[in-house]
Amino acid sequence: MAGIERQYELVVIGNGAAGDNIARTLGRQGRKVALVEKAHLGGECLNDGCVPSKALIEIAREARRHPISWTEALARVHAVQLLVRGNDPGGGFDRDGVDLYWGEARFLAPGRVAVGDDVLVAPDVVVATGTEPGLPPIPGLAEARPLTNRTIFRVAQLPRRLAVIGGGPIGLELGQALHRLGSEVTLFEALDRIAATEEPEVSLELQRIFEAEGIRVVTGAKLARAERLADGTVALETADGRFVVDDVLVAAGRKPVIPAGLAELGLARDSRGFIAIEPCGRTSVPGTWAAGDVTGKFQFTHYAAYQAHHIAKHIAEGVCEPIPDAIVPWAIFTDPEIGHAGMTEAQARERGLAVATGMLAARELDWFRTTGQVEGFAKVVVDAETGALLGAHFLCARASTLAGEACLAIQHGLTDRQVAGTIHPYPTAGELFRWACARAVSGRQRG
Ligand SMILES: Cc1cc2nc3c(=O)[nH]c(=O)nc-3n(C[C@H](O)[C@H](O)[C@H](O)COP(=O)(O)OP(=O)(O)OC[C@H]3O[C@@H](n4cnc5c(N)ncnc54)[C@H](O)[C@@H]3O)c2cc1C
Ligand SMILES: NC(=O)c1ccc[n+]([C@@H]2O[C@H](COP(=O)([O-])OP(=O)(O)OC[C@H]3O[C@@H](n4cnc5c(N)ncnc54)[C@H](O)[C@@H]3O)[C@@H](O)[C@H]2O)c1
Repeated sequence: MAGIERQYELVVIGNGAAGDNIARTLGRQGRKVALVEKAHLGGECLNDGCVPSKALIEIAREARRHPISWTEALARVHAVQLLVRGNDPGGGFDRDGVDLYWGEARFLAPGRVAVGDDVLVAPDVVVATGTEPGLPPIPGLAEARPLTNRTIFRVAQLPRRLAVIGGGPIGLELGQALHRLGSEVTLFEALDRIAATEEPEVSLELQRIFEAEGIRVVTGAKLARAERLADGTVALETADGRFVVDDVLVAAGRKPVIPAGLAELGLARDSRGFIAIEPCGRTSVPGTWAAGDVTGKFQFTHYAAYQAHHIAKHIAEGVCEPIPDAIVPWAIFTDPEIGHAGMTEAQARERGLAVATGMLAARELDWFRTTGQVEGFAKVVVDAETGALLGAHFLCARASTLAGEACLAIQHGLTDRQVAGTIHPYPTAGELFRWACARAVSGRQRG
């Protein structure tokens, strides 16, 4: 059907961290901008990701001191989402000069996007459509209707016995939180360690902590088959035997969401199916950019926003410059947390660098002792000759905040000696970074 044609300077598809940033930036500059969203404002992070998961983690921490029912936990999670969402159902887009269209965008041609009966026409279109949970190819798994991050915050009952497939950020964060709220959790990770993006010491210590808490961790897991049985339970066949659980939560990676019609326009994709972009953010389709998780780079809200900030600038100025390289830190909000900035020791060695490290246990410092959060450690990775910081890795309370400080130091070329010589307030978690750097300095002096 021929739709009503509407002319814009920019059309943005998707209102996650990436699309929101680009649409508002250009709208506030007075450009004529349309934003299309098919499901909800705020994307995965606000609706099914960061916000509900971090709220649940806090509630689960509290549940260790006094029991909290699943119903109460969910009500509190949803209240937090409301608070973060704010009370403007239109997301304040009119104030930012952005026309919001509800519906699923599909491409008719480069620069022509249909949504319902409308056809939006613009010289620049940004695809910021994010990802959805991927299902690993385990026979019977899809038919067993497993839970994902899209459904777990809505189930009426907490599964008594829960299998979590995947020992990455989602499986670790939700697995521990759901265990603390009362599920008997078995976590299956296909690789030989959980948190495989981290230092091996972090993976091993976190597994020890999980197991001490009562979470069963199966690494090197080979899930051969899943079946939802007549009584509603799920049977999982593995190399280690058969597990029967009440439900399964899949947290085994994401797959990109590509708008209809775009593949037919010759969209280039990478080997995993994510949209391939030039260093400036442009796709292979004329006038079409892509930003955020759908580009398959770092799948974090803060990275989506960083990428979006630069792409908005490129569109505004009509340029195609590389998005500057930056250290991308991250945190995994287990208890204790994981904080990650820069290279791991193995990555630094793979680059042929001469590497020294400094390690310090949290229990050696007063802030961790006085707050009773003595588990974990910091490990810094430095250039053996110059002491330049290459990476910093934390498994401890406040690791998420420590990763930010470490990122600042690495990005701006500081050395272990400079960090060690910087006064930090006493007693704080921040001292862990300082004194781990001091350990690296003395290690290098000893040779
Ligand atoms: C459980 C979980 C916990 C997480 N925790 C963290 C965390 O603590 N910290 C962190 O940094 N990151 C976290 N993340 C990752 C974070 O959510 C993503 O990196 C972020 O949401 C990416 O933003 P985006 O804009 O690229 O895409 P998304 O947030 O996925 O937004 C894409 C939007 O596009 C819309 N859309 C898709 N197709 C169309 C179409 N054809 N037409 C119209 N609209 C469309 C979707 O409805 C969606 O609203 C978490 C993710 C999950 C799943
Ligand atoms: N704190 C945070 O910032 C945060 C929290 C949650 C999610 N996220 C983002 O969301 C993305 C997706 O998270 P995720 O945890 O789903 O994915 P992931 O890809 O990071 O981890 C998935 C894990 O599942 C394992 N796996 C895959 N197939 C398996 C199988 N058949 N059996 C057992 N294990 C299997 C993989 O080996 C991997 O360790 C992350 O990469 C991250 O960027 C971030």
